[in-house]
Amino acid sequence: MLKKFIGYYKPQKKLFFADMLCALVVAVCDLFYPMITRSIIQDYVPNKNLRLIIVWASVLLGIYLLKAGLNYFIQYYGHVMGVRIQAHMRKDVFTHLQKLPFAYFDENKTGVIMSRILNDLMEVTELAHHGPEDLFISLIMLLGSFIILCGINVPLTLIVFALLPVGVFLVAKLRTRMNHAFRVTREKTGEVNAELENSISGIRVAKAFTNKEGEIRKFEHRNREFVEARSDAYKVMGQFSASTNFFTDALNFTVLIAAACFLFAGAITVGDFVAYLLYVSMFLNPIRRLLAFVEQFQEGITGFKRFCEIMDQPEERDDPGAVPMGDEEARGDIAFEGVRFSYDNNTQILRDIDLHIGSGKTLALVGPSGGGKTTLCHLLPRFYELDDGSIQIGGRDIRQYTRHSLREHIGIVQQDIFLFTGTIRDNIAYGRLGATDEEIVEAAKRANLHDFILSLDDGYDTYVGERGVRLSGGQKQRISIARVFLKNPPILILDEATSALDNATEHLIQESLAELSQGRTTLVVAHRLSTIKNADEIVVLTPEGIAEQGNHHRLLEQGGIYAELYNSQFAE
Ligand SMILES: Nc1ncnc2c1ncn2[C@@H]1O[C@H](COP(=O)(O)OP(=O)(O)OP(=O)(O)O)[C@@H](O)[C@H]1O
Repeated sequence: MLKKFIGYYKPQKKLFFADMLCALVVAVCDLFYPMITRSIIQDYVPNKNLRLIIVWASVLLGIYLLKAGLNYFIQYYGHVMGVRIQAHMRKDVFTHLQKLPFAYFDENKTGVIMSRILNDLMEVTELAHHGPEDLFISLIMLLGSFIILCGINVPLTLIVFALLPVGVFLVAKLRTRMNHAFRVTREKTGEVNAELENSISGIRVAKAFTNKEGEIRKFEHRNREFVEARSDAYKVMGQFSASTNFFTDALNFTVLIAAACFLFAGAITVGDFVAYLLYVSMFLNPIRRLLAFVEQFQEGITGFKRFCEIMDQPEERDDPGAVPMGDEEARGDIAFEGVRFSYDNNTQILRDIDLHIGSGKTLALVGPSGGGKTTLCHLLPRFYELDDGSIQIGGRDIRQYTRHSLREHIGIVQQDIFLFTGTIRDNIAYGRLGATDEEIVEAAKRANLHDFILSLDDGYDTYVGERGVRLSGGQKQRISIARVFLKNPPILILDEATSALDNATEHLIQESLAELSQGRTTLVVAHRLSTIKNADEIVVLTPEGIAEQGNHHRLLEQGGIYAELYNSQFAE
């Protein structure tokens, strides 16, 4: 894991080394002050050497000016380096998310994923920036002080430094507890974010059901859990902070007493005594910094572990030897053979499904809700993997094609229409990025959307609102159909494509879809059976499997489930 973390510094090598160099010079600059003070007290004042006092005071001033410039560099460029590392990690995690299978998003809440990308990475980059610098400055100062103090008096220095292992022991003891506490707070932050995301996305439903109080209660519950988790973490932090502060005070105290004894015994001079106290009070600073680093390390490394958890999720990979699907193959027959599928390796949703859709033909799936129609459609573009059996397109198992090329040849109008925040034009163009305006207009015309768009003040540049809230269900559906017209794939999946349209529009859309389906292999899911009467094959799918299969007339003659469904809808 540490190797992965360090890997993110590579592109920032120059900034990192410049930052470290500045930190080194700052640390060395700090070491000068007690030495200069010592010389002034011990040598220049007793000898009344005003000239050297002025010289060294000027040197000190110069050192401070240099330090100010270097501190500016460390602060500014150090943070720039941190934010670049953060952007790099975000890009990696976002790219990886794009490659994760549907199942990952079924199992993980959006808010939790967002929290990992936003909050956790913030902590990680704080560590990435301050961590090495704090560690470096502190170690240089401790080592420098040790060497200089040994130069003044070795036994006294050894007494002072003998206390350091006590500090290390203290830190080590509280480390595991802090680690655990920070992990819990990260998780709770994710939960609060998830609750927030869920509530705001569903605010219209909450208002419609007058469930404002319920939503507030749910949120408060999560918020309380968050406060409790944070409080636990702060408790450990408080203990950590109090004990480490006590340790530094004790160190100060010991040095004062020990140095005073050495002074009485004549082992050191007054100048040495002052220099000692100054160095010790100065190296308390790196000790504090090191202790703060431990806190920051805990927070940052917990965030990085959570980042790695996402990065370690197996992405959708093509099978070895997978080849791009060609246009000819995409126009071939589709066959489902002995397909079995469950979402959780437990409840079988699809059992031994055998289906054949001739090239350019339309197969319609009907049946009771929850029978697995949508699931079956999702298996064709490999949104989920089969438990058993195979699906072939153009005589080849779909696993032998690259996923990208497979999905490129399939157009889907889904049950849940998702529009991206942006304009109508952007949303239609999503069907084929880079399409020309003429092509977009043509697609809109074929989806019976063009006249409606022109009636809007901003036409194709009309803003659809978040997830398309400013449009009606039918309008959204027609945009999603226009997208598929634009994509123009040889294979179509139409899942309830016409359910949200009024009768007149539905009729027009049916004509457009019929035209689009011409020469394309189409899988349609429809509840309104009037829309699929002309399908080449109709399959009645139930939780027990395929119950009936045939064309409209044959199924009506059979007088089974289909006939019953059709007659009841016809009666309506
Ligand atoms: N992502 C998922 N994770 C787990 N179970 C799921 C998931 N999606 C659907 N299911 C379950 O699979 C079964 C089949 O659902 P599916 O949506 O395929 O049915 P359907 O025939 O299309 O229903 P409808 O006609 O109501 O749209 C249902 O029991 C559903 O609860």
